[in-house]
Amino acid sequence: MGRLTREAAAEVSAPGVTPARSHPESVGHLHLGFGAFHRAHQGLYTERAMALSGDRSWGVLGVTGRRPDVARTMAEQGGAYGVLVRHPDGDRLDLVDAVLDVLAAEQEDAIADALADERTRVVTLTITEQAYADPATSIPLRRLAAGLARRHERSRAPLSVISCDNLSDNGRVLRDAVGRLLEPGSALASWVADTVAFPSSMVDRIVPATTPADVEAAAALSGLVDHGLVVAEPFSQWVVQDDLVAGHPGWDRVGVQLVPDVAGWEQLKLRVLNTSHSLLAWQGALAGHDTISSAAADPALHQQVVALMDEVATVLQPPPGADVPGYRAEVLRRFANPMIRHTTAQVARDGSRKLPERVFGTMRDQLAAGLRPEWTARLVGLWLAYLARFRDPSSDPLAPEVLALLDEGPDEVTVVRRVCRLIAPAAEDVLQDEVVTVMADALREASSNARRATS
Ligand SMILES: NC(=O)c1ccc[n+]([C@@H]2O[C@H](COP(=O)([O-])OP(=O)(O)OC[C@H]3O[C@@H](n4cnc5c(N)ncnc54)[C@H](O)[C@@H]3O)[C@@H](O)[C@H]2O)c1
Ligand SMILES: O=P(O)(O)OC[C@@H](O)[C@@H](O)[C@H](O)[C@H](O)CO
Repeated sequence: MGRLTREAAAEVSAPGVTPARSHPESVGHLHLGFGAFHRAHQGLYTERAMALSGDRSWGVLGVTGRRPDVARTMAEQGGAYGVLVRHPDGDRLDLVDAVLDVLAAEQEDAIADALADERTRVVTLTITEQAYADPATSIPLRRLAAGLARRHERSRAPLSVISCDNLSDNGRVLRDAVGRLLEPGSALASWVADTVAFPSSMVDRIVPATTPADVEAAAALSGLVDHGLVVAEPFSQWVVQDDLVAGHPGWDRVGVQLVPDVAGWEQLKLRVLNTSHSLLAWQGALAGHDTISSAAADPALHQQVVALMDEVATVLQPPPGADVPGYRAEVLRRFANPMIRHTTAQVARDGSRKLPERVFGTMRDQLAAGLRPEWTARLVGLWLAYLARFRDPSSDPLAPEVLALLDEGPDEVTVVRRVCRLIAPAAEDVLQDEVVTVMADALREASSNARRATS
């Protein structure tokens, strides 16, 4: 069987396969963090927008951070790849030729040149939440700042830089992080403040890691082997703050929502979908479920997710006109899609970065409304029970420190308080005695359930 190439991606004619149709001529869209999610989401929107408009000046230049092998694989395929869309009733394959090249992070000079090129008009990022925590040590953010400096020297052309990571207010977070890498008061810092836009964006599509079985399933449809393949659920949503100062590929014509304010969309998604996903991942793994769909089919876990969603909904500020009950029902259907093998271990990662962002805000709002956090507080205990059970140092950037606190004891209440101060130093107001007690009870209960399940 042959390998997927640019030419083959455009020519394939097979049931269930959409051939590549964008055929770009030059780069207009640069992406930092060329992982699976970008390819299944922003990459596909740009492919469709170029195919629809016929404007071939929006080709994608990817930059991969920790995976130079991805750059090599993409080069072997001329940038072409497929998105295997797993519907409950069968697979479809969308082929993409929007990507003109993929650089590895070491190619600093080429990355800065591409960011300085005035034909590059939008930059998107999927660099994971933790890459924003300390800009001074974040390679993608340093590459971005170096590229902006070169653009300032060369053309000073406007640019939109869009975070597509699951962070609330991600545009402001990114702008502030980049600002910390520039000399305060310098001409460069003023130019960035005045000319570079950092729109916030809410992204949503479940994209699990690709497996060899997925590559075989895609090959069965197209007749071609694709080592750049990514897998996705049918659902996809991208809501972008309408502040794209240097144009865009026509994303609004292919389903991207350009809105004045993304905050309500971000809150709806992070608080309803991502917290429920974390609950299914931590509880699911503790109960022996390998995948989210298997955890979602467990009646006890289903009930817990519904209870968490009920609680979150009491203090939610959704976007105007949002159908929250419909959204919740759809999220539950998406989690249950048996064709998506999203492992609980993948979704369980990085709890110390997710909880402060996604859960402490809800608890604060609950307390302000006179409501007692129950499942939101329990999530903290579940994460700790997960860490204590699997003891995987790679599952969280703070795993070593948190595991040391768990080992030190002397009791769950003390541990929970110390861990919360470590992961969310500004959340002391949330750590009221009754809330900490709920967290500690959940840790104790989940740990003893896990011990029983494995003995
Ligand atoms: N996978 C999903 O379902 C999904 C859905 C919505 C949003 N997202 C967002 O996209 C992000 C990436 O998800 P993914 O599935 O593509 O993961 P991935 O592991 O496939 O890709 C992550 C990319 O970021 C780069 N990167 C991360 N940290 C870096 C660092 N410190 N330095 C340099 N490069 C770094 C990696 O090299 C890689 O290219 C998530 O963290 C999340 O914020 C993912
Ligand atoms: O990507 P993370 O690590 O922030 O969270 C894991 C999943 O919950 C997440 O990737 C969802 O699949 C995604 O946010 C759905 O749009």
